Amino acid sequence: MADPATIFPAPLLKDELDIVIPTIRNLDFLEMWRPFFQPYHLIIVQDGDPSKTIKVPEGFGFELYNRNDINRILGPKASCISFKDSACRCFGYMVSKKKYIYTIDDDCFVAKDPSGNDINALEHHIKNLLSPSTPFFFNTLYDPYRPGADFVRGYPFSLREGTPTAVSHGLWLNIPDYDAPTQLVKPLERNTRYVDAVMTIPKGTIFPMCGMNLAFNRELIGPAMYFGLMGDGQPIGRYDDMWAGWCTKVICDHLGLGVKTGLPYIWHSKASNPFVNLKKEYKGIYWQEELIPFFQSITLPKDCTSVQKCYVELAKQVKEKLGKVDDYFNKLADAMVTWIEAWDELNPSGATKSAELPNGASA
Ligand SMILES: O=c1ccn([C@@H]2O[C@H](COP(=O)(O)OP(=O)(O)O[C@H]3O[C@@H](CO)[C@H](O)[C@H]3O)[C@@H](O)[C@H]2O)c(=O)[nH]1
Ligand SMILES: [Mn+2]
Repeated sequence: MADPATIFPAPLLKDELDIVIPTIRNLDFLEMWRPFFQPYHLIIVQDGDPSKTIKVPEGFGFELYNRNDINRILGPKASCISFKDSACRCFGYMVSKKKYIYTIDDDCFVAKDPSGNDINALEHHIKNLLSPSTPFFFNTLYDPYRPGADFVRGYPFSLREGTPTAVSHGLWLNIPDYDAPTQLVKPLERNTRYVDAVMTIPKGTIFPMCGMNLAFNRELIGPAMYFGLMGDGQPIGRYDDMWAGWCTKVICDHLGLGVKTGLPYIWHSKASNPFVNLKKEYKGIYWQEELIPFFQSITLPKDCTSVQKCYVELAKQVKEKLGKVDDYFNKLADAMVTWIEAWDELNPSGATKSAELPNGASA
């Protein structure tokens, strides 16, 4: 009689990964994900009114944090965690004790691939994270580590070992992640294009990271995944994941870590209200014309050998160079430092193994 474990191998990284969900509603969406998510531990970050009860379907192991919990755990440092914005999800990254994180929005469902099969997005993200990245030289046949693919002629053998993958950025069928102006002019546009590819975003290139369907190696890059000051009391919203993505990418480039984008897809079911979104994101739409050149010109000193050191240095440069764009960036720079202080308080250096990084740096 075959060993059941060989017929049904344990889900990949079952005890090394937390699923972080920011939410303002009951989590019925989990029913569709049950086959893929049930073996994993959930960290639910309840935004908005803490007195509201969030219903979680039976059979899921989870911990739930509302605003009262965040204030109790972080004390005055809770000021760095946004309120009334999906940016609150980064509190889940901070309290997790696992090596990997997958974060998903509660209006994202299981998509089907062109053959009509359900896509286990979590499993694909894990495979993306467990295989190397190629940030230093672009492979035109996309992911060379994927079965049935390889490095193409002319690809240097000295670079074929690749580099550790820190981030896996998934995409979305149905409602694409468009900004409000685009949503307003194209209200009926749906993404029906399934592109069967995963690629490493080259070193030196930043990208618009969406937090809807995102996985990362928390030990390699966790402290950089701060989703900023957004929502209640802030002049901007819906740039939480963008900010985290820009900071994360420049730090990954500095530390020789990889960021992948492409598969897996999820099915995004609800476009939030574009008029409401416009009010939240309009400042970001013109600020980003100055933010992008700032991130593209960032250089980090050689002695920034850990993510925390890189991040605090980044906060210093944000204050120096972006404080003149708007005073908001002075507050954001201070909040970035508070985030690192809170991270290190909840994750004393012994708690998470410092990862061996290609250039001898440590996360
Ligand atoms: O105040 C809030 C609002 C929402 N949430 C939770 O956050 C996610 C995303 O909410 P929603 O799906 O309404 O947001 P979108 O307009 O689709 O945009 C999301 O995608 C990214 C931007 O592209 C970013 O992640 C979001 O802005 C849901 O789980 C809500 O429950 C919240 O916690 N607080
Ligand atoms: Mn959504």
